[in-house]
Amino acid sequence: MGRLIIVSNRVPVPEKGGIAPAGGLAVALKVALEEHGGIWMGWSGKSSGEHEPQALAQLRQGNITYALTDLTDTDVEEYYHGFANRVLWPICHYRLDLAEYGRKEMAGYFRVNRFFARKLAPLVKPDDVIWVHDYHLIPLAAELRQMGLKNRIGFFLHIPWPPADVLFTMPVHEEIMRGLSHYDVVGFQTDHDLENFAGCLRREGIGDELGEGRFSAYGRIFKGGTYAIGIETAAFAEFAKKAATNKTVKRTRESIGYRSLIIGVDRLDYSKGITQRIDAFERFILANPAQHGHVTYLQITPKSRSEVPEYEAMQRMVAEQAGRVNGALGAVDWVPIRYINRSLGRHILAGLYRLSKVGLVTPLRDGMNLVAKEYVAAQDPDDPGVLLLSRFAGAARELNGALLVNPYDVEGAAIAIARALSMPPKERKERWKMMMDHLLEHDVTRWCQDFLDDLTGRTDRPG
Ligand SMILES: O=P(O)(O)OC[C@H]1O[C@H](O[C@H]2O[C@H](CO)[C@@H](O)[C@H](O)[C@H]2O)[C@H](O)[C@@H](O)[C@@H]1O
Ligand SMILES: O=c1ccn([C@@H]2O[C@H](COP(=O)(O)OP(=O)(O)O)[C@@H](O)[C@H]2O)c(=O)[nH]1
Repeated sequence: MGRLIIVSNRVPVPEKGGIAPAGGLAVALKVALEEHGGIWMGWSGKSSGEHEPQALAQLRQGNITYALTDLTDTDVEEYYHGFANRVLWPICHYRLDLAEYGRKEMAGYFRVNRFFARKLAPLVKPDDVIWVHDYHLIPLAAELRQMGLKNRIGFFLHIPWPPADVLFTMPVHEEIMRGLSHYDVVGFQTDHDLENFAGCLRREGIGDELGEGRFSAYGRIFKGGTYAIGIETAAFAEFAKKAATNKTVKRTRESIGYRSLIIGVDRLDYSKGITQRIDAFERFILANPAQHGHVTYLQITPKSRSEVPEYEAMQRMVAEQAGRVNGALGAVDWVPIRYINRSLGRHILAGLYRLSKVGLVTPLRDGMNLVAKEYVAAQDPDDPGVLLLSRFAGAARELNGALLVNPYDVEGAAIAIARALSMPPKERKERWKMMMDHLLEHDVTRWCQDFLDDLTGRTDRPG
């Protein structure tokens, strides 16, 4: 294969000194880029006001070029906050009630994709392989094809793909489906997402399944496959072991004392089920008076997409809820919920996961959920904690050793918390080992390789 070109809305630009930002995806894709040489292109995260953005800013690190573009205020509003995060995000997370359709935002989304294509096309050589990531950039391949590019182009969706009845409530679903048909490989996180996608093709006679993971639609043939994203399991387990000496982790351990720690780590997003989770924790404490003063629930929740009204409302709601529960249940020497609104470094997170007897990962819907995988990788093999995992997270298709919960069933989740806290060591170890073995084999490097093998035709993996 020629060079690899990655395109994603956000680009993990290396910090000073060439150090890649922490994060499995950044690490795995950087390794693939280094191997083949290549370009990682995307939005700089900055606005150029109302002026047309200048030429791409290019930063070269070894044989990788990071190419970044600013967007205008209008672009950011219509493409990112508007269509990507107020239409595609809620629809793909089954929240029809939260989708806000505006003609301006839809037009802005397609316009920014055309703009990305115009910026990218001059950099592409005929044998380059292009890998596009996530819902912000679905129409990119169609735009590149329109400009005459014949390269292999793959697409990976990090979030869920909904069933036809949900997708078709979106006015431009036809353009979105047509956009996907211009890729050579369309990758999803789970078999459920792929089934939903096939169902969407069938429903309106848009396309057919040809067998062996191949689909035909809109006069094109492409592969649809599942590629569950992993983490850098072995490295993460190492950070967690070493993190015992980290100052923040040590102070947390001291402040928790004899209490059992329960941890939740999520962007402040309505898809993560944070309010239902706090309800479940409250229900658990009320139903188990012996646990009063003996459990601390640490919820780390960095703010996210705060310019989008639904996210802003959520920030107020969760803060009020945590305050109410602490006020109602706490004692002078016990705060039941420690609610943190800041982002923590992954080394610290790794240490905190390891201190926690229970990892609460209860999204209402999630493409994968890497926190679930990180929690498992961080555990002490001799005394592992228990993962409580929503059946609606992509990770639930793989992590058979977790206690699966329905996050909408608050009482059921409260009972599961009690079960996790009293689980015998033998059962904890068996469950953990099953999950860890899987995560070691299916790590992020394997995910990257599997996708690129299919995209470049190096293997003929069945879908
Ligand atoms: O870029 P933001 O708008 O600040 O949002 C952060 C990222 O959120 C989403 O993450 C998803 O990808 C994870 C890795 O595959 C997956 O585990 C998780 O379930 C998804 O929600 C989004 O898809 C990314 O594009 C965003 O950058
Ligand atoms: O304070 C924080 C909270 C989260 N994360 C990281 O953010 C990612 C969240 O990924 P996930 O798939 O769970 O959810 P997403 O936010 O992508 O929807 C994980 O790697 C976390 O370790 C982090 O570095 N600091």
